[in-house]
Amino acid sequence: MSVTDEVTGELTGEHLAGLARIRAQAEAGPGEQATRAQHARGKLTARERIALLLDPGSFQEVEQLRRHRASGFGLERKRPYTDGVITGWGTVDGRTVFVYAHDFRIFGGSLGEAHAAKIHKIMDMALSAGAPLVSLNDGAGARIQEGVSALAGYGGIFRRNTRASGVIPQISVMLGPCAGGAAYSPALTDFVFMVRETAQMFITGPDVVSAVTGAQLTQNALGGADVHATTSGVAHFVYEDEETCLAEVRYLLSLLPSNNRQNPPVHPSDDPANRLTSTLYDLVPQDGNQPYDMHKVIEELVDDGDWLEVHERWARNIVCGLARLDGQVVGIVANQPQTLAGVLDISASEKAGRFVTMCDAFNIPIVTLLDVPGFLPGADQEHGGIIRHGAKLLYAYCNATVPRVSIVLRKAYGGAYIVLDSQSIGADLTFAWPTNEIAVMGAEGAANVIFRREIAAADDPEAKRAEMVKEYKSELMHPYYAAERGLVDDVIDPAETREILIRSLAMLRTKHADLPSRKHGNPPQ
Ligand SMILES: CCC(=O)SCCNC(=O)CCNC(=O)[C@H](O)C(C)(C)COP(=O)(O)OP(=O)(O)OC[C@H]1O[C@@H](n2cnc3c(N)ncnc32)[C@H](O)[C@@H]1OP(=O)(O)O
Repeated sequence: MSVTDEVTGELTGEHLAGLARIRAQAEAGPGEQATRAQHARGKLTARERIALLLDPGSFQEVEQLRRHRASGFGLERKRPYTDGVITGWGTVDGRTVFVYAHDFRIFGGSLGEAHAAKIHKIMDMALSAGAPLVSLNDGAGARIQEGVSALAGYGGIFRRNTRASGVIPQISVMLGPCAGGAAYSPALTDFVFMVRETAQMFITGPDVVSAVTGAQLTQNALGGADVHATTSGVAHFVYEDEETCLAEVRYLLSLLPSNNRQNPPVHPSDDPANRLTSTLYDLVPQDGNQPYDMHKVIEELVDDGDWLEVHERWARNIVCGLARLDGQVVGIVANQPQTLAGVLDISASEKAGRFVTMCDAFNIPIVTLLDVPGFLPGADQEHGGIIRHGAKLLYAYCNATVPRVSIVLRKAYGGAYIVLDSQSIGADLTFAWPTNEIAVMGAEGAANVIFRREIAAADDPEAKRAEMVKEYKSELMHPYYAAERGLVDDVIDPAETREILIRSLAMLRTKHADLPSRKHGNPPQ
């Protein structure tokens, strides 16, 4: 019996039975054997993934019965329902979320014309409803048999990703080998999650790489989760298995607004707003050269010590994450003194710049914790474009209109001080701990430059150098120099840091700031 036979005539039990048969066929997909093969690869099916992502029973599928109309290469004899992508919406913690999930069992999850049209529709629905879009990616890129139609399909996705950027959160979850367009679209979204071992992203797969360059690489060596989490910076989050990964996607969604016209959800906490953070006295050593773990400082400051670190394993000299202060979501940017002394370099600038832009787009106030010796010197950095990349971070902060509060914990030198949300680039409130040093450079370096002649002419150059360093420190390297000039708003007791942050952000909640009218800026790329 054909589909048409099932649905013509007056509604009878036969019709409903026919519909149920078609639904069952569409939901089963290509069958048990294909499902077993998917599981044998260590992967869940698209429907199993959607069930883990969304609140139970909330998924409403769209275009389940769509099939391709392509021909050639035997396609006309293989026209499965869904065309290899499951699309629809549901809820996460009761809030609407749109989703599409590749079904790798059908044409390797590759994208043809019908498959693309389904994704276009769901993206348009998400944008018009003002709700986040989550893609569960497990697809081989453009469907080779559909040629340019498949390529055009990807063009439509990229255009929609870009149009939706900064309007609704877009989250890409990589759960299988994702090639070509299946890797490009995620790069245009706000966050990329990957599962170790089973997920890969590459523009061209190992076979093409081998044919063109001769290099023999496994899929994971070319574009596995570890590569993208540590080296390329493409992946923001990596998890061991799909269950944990999808649970963390739900956590991220709980920290984001549904769209750029809303604020992130508030989750009141029992952690007192005026809790003293006295452990910071011991966590942060007085000696500016002593390393410590900035993660511990963040955990001490935020509600219940809970936060979600973004790009945890890439550019570890800077830490970015989302947390709550008195129930309100904040984005935190902080130097990490235990990695490269917390210096700013190319990767750190790119990482923090993108994070600041994301926070600004989604109405997330930014807290910056500074302990920075400066920019990393060296030919590698200069030739790699540190000027251009550092400018991305500067541009992101200068452009951000959300509430911005910065605190200098220990030291902040030179251009890195300016870039990391100094008052002069628009921080709303800036504070400093009593022990800190804000200056053009460290005292030793400064003395060597400005007292070079005196040191060289002295009978005991080392003693003279020590004397000059001491003089420079006592004249300039204390927070009161900046406070007297109004360049920090106050010098604060570290134990009061949480309370002051919460008071400041509460005051800034009604902040309104506009940028000059323009089509868009021309940010450094
Ligand atoms: C926007 C421009 C673009 O997207 S260009 C990118 C075009 N895509 C590619 O070059 C990727 C080609 N495919 C691959 O490299 C591999 O299939 C990858 C994705 C690495 C997966 O490998 P593996 O896990 O071993 O699976 P497999 O090769 O057995 O494939 C499973 C079934 O899917 C099919 N498949 C794969 N790729 C495509 C494709 N692009 N178009 C159409 N079908 C594709 C395979 O033929 C295979 O099918 P079957 O199960 O044997 O019927």
